[in-house]
Amino acid sequence: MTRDILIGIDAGTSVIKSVAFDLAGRQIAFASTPNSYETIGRAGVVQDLARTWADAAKTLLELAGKVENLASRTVAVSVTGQGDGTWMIDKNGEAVGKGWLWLDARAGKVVDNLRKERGDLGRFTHTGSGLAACQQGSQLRWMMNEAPELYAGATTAFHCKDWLYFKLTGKRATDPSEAVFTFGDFRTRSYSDSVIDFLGLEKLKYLLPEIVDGATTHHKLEGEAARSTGLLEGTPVVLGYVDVACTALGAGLYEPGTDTGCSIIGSTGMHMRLATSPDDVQLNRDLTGYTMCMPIPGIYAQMQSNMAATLNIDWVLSVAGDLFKSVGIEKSKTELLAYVETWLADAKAASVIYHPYISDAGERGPFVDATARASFIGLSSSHRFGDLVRSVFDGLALAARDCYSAMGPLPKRVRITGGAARSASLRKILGGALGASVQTSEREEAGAAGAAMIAAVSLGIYGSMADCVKDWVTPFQRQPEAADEELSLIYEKAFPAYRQSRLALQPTWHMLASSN
Ligand SMILES: Nc1ncnc2c1ncn2[C@@H]1O[C@H](COP(=O)(O)OP(=O)(O)OP(=O)(O)O)[C@@H](O)[C@H]1O
Ligand SMILES: OC[C@@H](O)[C@@H](O)CO
Repeated sequence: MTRDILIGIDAGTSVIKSVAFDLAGRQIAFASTPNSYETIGRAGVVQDLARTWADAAKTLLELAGKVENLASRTVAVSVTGQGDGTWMIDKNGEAVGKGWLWLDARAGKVVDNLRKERGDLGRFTHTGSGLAACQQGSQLRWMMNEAPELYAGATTAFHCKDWLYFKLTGKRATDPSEAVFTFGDFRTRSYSDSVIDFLGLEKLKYLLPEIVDGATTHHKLEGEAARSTGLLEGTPVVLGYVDVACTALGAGLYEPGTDTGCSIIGSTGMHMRLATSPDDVQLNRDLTGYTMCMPIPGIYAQMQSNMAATLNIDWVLSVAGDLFKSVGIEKSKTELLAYVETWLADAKAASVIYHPYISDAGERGPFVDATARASFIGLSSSHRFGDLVRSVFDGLALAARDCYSAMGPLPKRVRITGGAARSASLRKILGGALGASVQTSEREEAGAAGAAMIAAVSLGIYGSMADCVKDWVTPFQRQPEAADEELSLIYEKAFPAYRQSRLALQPTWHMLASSN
């Protein structure tokens, strides 16, 4: 049997999926299952480890039902997943408690305090990444201060994809992107003792697994995992990089020599620029954002993330949904989404300013403030619901501009993915707010594709990532949509008001947080 398939697993926050590709990058089949997680009190967000593995295995089994002879045709499986968070296991490989997600906000205060310390600048110089409550370093520090019993018995702390890699191969490892932006130095691509010391985690260093670079190394699928997934024992398994790095690859961030940004407008907003050497990484004065090693020598993705992106759209839709419900009309989210274009039709651009900080975890980019909250500014009696919806879309686009502005000049072209990239209105508004052309891809599963691309290079199917991109990315790009000049002028004028008001509101958020 010819081996002619690569499988990418993407264990996301909303969906867990397995995708089969042929060796030239065409998607052959797809299997998915919704993800679920639980909240604890106001700030905790956790997920069951065993269930996550069972769900991932189930999608692989389902994939086998869709592709003839999948097991014997599979060259390799590569795994990526939601980033940040803390997923711990004991010496027998059993889960210790539940996995903390990137949405968990319990470490907010710890982060506030660490960010005030002088040493944070040194930490930032190494990691290139701002501290936020999402991250494993902040979360472990919180546990150390507040509830050390949570890691009693733990021998390894993983991120989501590392846990799945462990279940597939038995190997305890993490990848260069997450290891380095949390605990390391982006120049050396390894752990940094001074970063770990600054976080106060010297005593927990034993929890950090070996860094394994999937771009050059793989391990073999174990017998038990083979039985639960239907794949063949010994199949090469590749540890992908964190989901956003894989999505960046699959969506087309890696095109050196062009002025191309990449934005994911999914649950979270991620805005990225390519850095083609360590010296090309632009560290900002607010000590925020991420610097992520890419699976290409010397290459980095710089990112600024606004915590909540489509979650703001969902919120404004839920306001409408609740109103309908109160008069006895049930509307699903999909049904409500279908009204969006109608609501937007009569609304004017930037007539109300909306700050999209709807998450209970506040904001993480381009500024970090766990108390940040959303607001509408400039309402008058003539504004209607459509204006609120429009301002939410405007707010997402201005937040993207805020993020890109913290990483140098705005890019000329932005490649976008994520749920909201499906909206023609959102694309137009975003292009206007960035003064950039917007390009989408026919590829629906950029994250799983990016993971599979790492495997394609790791297993020598391509000599370099640049060659892989020529087959896996370029042919799938749609025509760029040029920025609307009139809109660009409107947003150019509105952006200073957006920024100035979010700066002015900061003391108000703090007051609200302390009185609640
Ligand atoms: N046509 C649309 N217009 C506006 N918003 C949309 C549209 N389609 C999807 N969205 C937004 O995208 C959200 C999620 O879509 P989807 O589940 O495809 O997201 P995703 O980006 O894959 O998610 P995640 O980032 O959580 O992995 C929806 O809840 C909605 O807010
Ligand atoms: O904090 C990391 C997170 O935003 C992504 O990896 C979502 O999946």
